[in-house]
Amino acid sequence: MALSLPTHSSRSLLPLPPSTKPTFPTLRRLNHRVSLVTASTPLLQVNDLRAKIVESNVQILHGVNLTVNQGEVHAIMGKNGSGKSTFAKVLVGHPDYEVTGGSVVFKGENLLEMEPEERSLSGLFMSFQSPVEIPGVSNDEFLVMAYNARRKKLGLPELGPLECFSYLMEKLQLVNMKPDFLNRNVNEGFSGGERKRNEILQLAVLGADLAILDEIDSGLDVDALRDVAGAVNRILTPQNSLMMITHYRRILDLLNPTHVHVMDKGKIARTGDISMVETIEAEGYETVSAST
Ligand SMILES: Nc1ncnc2c1ncn2[C@@H]1O[C@H](COP(=O)(O)OP(=O)(O)OP(=O)(O)O)[C@@H](O)[C@H]1O
Repeated sequence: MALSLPTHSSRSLLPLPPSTKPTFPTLRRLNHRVSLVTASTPLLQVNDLRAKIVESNVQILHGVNLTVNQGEVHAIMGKNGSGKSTFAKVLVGHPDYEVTGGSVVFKGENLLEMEPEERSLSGLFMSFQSPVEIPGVSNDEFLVMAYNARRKKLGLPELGPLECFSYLMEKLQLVNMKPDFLNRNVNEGFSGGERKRNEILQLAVLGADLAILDEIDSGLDVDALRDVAGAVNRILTPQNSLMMITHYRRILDLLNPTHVHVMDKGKIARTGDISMVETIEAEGYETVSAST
């Protein structure tokens, strides 16, 4: 296999000793050392978040409240057009939206004051509903650049080509992907399912304190869904958290959410546990949203 890993001004090309091997939990521990979050403070605290579409001035989020603690798995469900993806995109700083009110604190810091890149480097990851192609940039180049940027933010030396190779191979195995994915341009020519799997590879490589997965289950066949859910479960630790947007129960059964929220008209209308999904499936969203 020919990996086209970029060259780096890395301080060392030798493999790191086992104690400093760049695993996801190592990143997390260091990340926590530089953040203000403690086990008793929420990882993410959203209060009365309001946002509009920049181009049209149409208000989409009408006061979202949500608290995510370390180790929790939150599912966000809701009717089409209720604002789920907008909420996720506002959290990562998508330029299509402008925050018009409320606050978001992530790891003890004001998330809304951070540039999108800073949000990502500080441990917020989002997989988009329709992952984009990046023509001319190979997957391995992209992953290595992004991973080294995160290491730099954490005060760690960049990884050289050999270290990157073994790190990426380890993560490929974790998500059950073939190595030739690395040499292809990011998402170019990927099937819908391959794109989703590639998003999980990015998550595995970069790590995150909070991963937001927007309909990661859509378009996956049953085996791919099980694979992707298995990979997400292997990535999750008691310290990191997941927020997933979905319409379907099958991924919830595989990822066991601690909280299920129903979004309606740009607000969280109801919060419960997995048992609420049965009501939603039997009676639709009207009953659940109306009984708040
Ligand atoms: N960039 C945008 N330009 C125009 N309209 C937008 C934009 N972003 C969101 N909207 C509109 O805001 C509303 C909420 O959209 P959003 O994608 O957040 O809904 P959703 O709950 O994720 O829906 P679905 O379940 O169908 O994915 C929709 O009416 C959508 O058309």
